[in-house]
Amino acid sequence: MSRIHNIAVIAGDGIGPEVVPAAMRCLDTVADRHGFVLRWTEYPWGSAYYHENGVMMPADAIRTLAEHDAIFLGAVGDPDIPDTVTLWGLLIPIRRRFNQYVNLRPVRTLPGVPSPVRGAENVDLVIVRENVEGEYSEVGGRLYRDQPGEAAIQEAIFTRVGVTRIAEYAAKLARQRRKRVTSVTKSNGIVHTMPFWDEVVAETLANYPDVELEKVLVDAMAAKLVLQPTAYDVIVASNLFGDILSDLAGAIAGSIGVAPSGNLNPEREYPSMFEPVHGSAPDIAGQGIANPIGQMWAGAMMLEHLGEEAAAREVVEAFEAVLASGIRTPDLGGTATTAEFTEEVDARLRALPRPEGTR
Ligand SMILES: NC(=O)C1=CN([C@@H]2O[C@H](COP(=O)(O)OP(=O)(O)OC[C@H]3O[C@@H](n4cnc5c(N)ncnc54)[C@H](O)[C@@H]3O)[C@@H](O)[C@H]2O)C=CC1
Ligand SMILES: CC(=O)C(=O)O
Ligand SMILES: [K+]
Ligand SMILES: [Mn+2]
Repeated sequence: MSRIHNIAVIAGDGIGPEVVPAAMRCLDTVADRHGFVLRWTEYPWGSAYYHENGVMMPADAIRTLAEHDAIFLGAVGDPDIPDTVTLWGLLIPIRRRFNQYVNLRPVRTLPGVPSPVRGAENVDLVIVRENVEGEYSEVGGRLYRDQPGEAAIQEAIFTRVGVTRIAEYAAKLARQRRKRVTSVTKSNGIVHTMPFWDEVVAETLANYPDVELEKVLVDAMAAKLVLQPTAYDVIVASNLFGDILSDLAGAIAGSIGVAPSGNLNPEREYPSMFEPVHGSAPDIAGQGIANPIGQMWAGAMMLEHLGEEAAAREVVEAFEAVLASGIRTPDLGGTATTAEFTEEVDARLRALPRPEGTR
């Protein structure tokens, strides 16, 4: 009997339905090679579903998703629907209901991909973004709507539990890497929450004396990441700062189209969700030119999470080999379409010798 992993697929909007099937194809190839089955169940949720049903996903969606071992997401976001509806109707509720409090976002220089930044040849860092609280909060509101005195209030919520567990995750990850954690803060301007973040991070890291902790203000961090991206190992940041810095770091590696992410529930009480860092990219949707690497790499992270490390490694090595051969999508300066790039990756995977112990 083969091992079976039950995966919920939400391709979503824009380029999601272009890059998700591309990644699924390569993941199926490695699954077959390694003698396991990815049992995909595709859910047609997102903006098209919203246009028909007035909701991004049905009321029992969370219960449905809970039955799966993992969730494979493309992106949500539609120029005709407010982002508050699309993101808060699908992406953010999934992250929160499944307590996916870690958003893990590795960034590495890829073979043959020039960085737009000089001296960025050996970038290898991971952003550990807090994913369920912080600045992305429902607490707040609008006053005096459409009146001259109109006002908006938005609260940021930081809890001791929330900051402690993200700092712990970062420290443990750093132990497996270069033993450095950079905590991104803004405690000079944000007077309550960020000093609290600093305190709790420092207290937590005190339990990891072998891990070096550095604290950097987010404005300086934006500049340092551009000037010296190779200096960083594990970067831990709040929801907002981690979101911004991960697009920046992705671009330093060549394109945000290559950046993957895992929305992790480390306790495995609920399914984790894997998606590229990028959004639905409406400016290029429908052209067949989206870079599928972010989605493929997110798929490799999902395989790793499911215990299929050897298969995960093969996916990453395959797209790296294709990049090294000079084939790239337009965001990386190439001319390959999504389909052409995917075909090359899949062909490489098919050409690999059978792993030992499989037929
Ligand atoms: N997790 C998610 O589902 C996310 C959803 N969004 C949503 O996506 C929509 C578009 O957001 P934007 O701010 O434009 O960000 P975006 O990430 O969709 O696109 C930013 C730029 O990067 C390019 N790009 C992104 N992915 C690419 C790929 N795979 N290959 C080549 N080029 C790529 C786009 O063409 C665009 O020029 C919005 O509705 C936003 O709210 C944004 C980020 C994450
Ligand atoms: C929503 C968004 O931009 C992100 O999760 O990265
Ligand atoms: K995404
Ligand atoms: Mn983002």
